Amino acid sequence: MKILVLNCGSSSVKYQLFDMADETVLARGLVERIGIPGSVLTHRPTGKNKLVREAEITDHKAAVRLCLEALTDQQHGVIKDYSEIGAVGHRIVHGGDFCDSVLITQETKAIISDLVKLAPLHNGPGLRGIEACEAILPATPQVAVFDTAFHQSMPPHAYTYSLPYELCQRHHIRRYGFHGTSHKYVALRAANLVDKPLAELKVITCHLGNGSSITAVKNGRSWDTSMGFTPLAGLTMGTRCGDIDPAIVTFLMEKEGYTPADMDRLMNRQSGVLGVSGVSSDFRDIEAAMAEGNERARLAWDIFVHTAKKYIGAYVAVLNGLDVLVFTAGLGENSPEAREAICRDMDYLGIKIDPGENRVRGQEKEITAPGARVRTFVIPTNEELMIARETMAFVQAG
Ligand SMILES: Nc1ncnc2c1ncn2[C@@H]1O[C@H](COP(=O)(O)OP(=O)(O)O)[C@@H](O)[C@H]1O
Ligand SMILES: CC(=O)OP(=O)(O)O
Ligand SMILES: [Mg+2]
Repeated sequence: MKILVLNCGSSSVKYQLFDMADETVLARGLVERIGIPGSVLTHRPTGKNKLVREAEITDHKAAVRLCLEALTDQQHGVIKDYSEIGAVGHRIVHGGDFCDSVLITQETKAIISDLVKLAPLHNGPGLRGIEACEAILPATPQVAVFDTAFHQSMPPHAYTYSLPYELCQRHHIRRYGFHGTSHKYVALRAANLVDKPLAELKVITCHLGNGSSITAVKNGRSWDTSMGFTPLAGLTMGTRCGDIDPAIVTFLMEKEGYTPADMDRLMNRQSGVLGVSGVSSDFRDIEAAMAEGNERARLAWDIFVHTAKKYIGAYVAVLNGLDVLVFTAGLGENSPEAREAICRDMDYLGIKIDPGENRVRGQEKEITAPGARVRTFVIPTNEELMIARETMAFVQAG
C-alpha cells in the first residue's frame, strides 16, 4: 500500500510518499518559509530530478496543494493518479485527551478544531492539510497522528501545574508536550546507534526548529518535556516567546489594554527570535544578520542558546545523569554553530563535542569529542516514517 504523510509545521509542510511493502520512499519534499519572504517547494522524487518551485506561499492549504500537484507532475511525479494512495497520515500537533491516532471523521475534525486555540500555529494548518486532501482524495482514509502521544507517559509531577487542582481538572490543563513523534524517533534511533535498549539509557533529545522543544527520556518513556499545555512554552522559538514570567501577561493586558486574542498573537506570532531581533523568525537569517554585526540578532541567538542550555542542565538533574544527547530538526540538524554554542562549557556534565565531526549538516553522525562521557549525535528526524507506520497499522487494524 502507498501511504502519503503530511507534516504541517509552523513554518513548513513536509511530506513523504511511502510504498509500505518495504517502506521505500517514492518521493519526499517540503515547502518552507511559509508566510515569510522566500518560500519554496523542493520535491525530491526517488530516481528522478528534483523539482524546485519558488512561490510566495502564505498559507498551509496552498502549500499542501503544491505538494499534491508535485506528486502527479508530468516530469517529476511518482504516481499517475491519486487513487494509487491507499491512506494519508497527518501530523496533528495537539491531540488533547487523545492518546492514540484516530481516523479523520467529521467528529474527530471537530475535536481537532476545538484544540486550535491551544495550538494556533499548528492545528489550523493541520486541518487545512486535511481539507486539501479531502478535496483531492475524497475516498481515501485519513488518519491523524498526534505530537502529544509519546508524552502521555510523563509522571504526574512532570505534567501537573501548580494551579488549583480542581480548576485544572475541569479544564484539562496539564503539560501535554509536543514533537512527540520526533523525540520518540530520534531516541529510538540513538539507542540503536549506541547498541543498547532505550529502556536502559538516559537520553535528552533536542528538537530545534522553528518550534523547539527538549525532552528527557528515561526508561524508554518521555519523562519531562519543555513544551506544555500548548506549544508556546519552553525555549525561545522562531515567533514564540517560550517561558516568560506569567505575570507579564496580566501586566501587559492592563498597561496596553490588550485582549486575550492580542496576547495570543503577541506571544505566538510576534515574539521569540523574531520579536527580539526584529530581523526574522528564520535562524538562517539570524545567523546571516549576526555575521553582519547585527546586535539584536546576536541577542536573540544568545537567548535561544541560553534557554537550550538551561533545559539540558535541568534534565540532566531530573535524569540523575546522561548517556546520550541528540540534536534534530531544521536547526539541530543543520546548524553546527547552534550545536557548538549550546554544548560549549558543558564539560562538567560530560558533554563535549568534536569541532570537526560537528561540521555535519543534515546527516546522521556522532559528534562526541574523544573521551567525553556523554555521547552526542546529530540524527535527522523522520516524523513522516513514524506516522506512515502508525497509519498503516491503523488502516490494517480496520
Ligand atoms: N541550513 C540551515 N542552517 C541553519 N538553520 C536552518 C537550516 N535549515 C533550516 N534551518 C532552520 O530550521 C528552522 C525550521 O525548522 P523545521 O524543523 O524545518 O521547521 P518547523 O518547525 O516548521 O517544522 C528555521 O528557523 C530554519 O532557519
Ligand atoms: C509543535 C511545534 O512547534 O511544531 P513545529 O516545530 O513543526 O512548528
Ligand atoms: Mg516540525
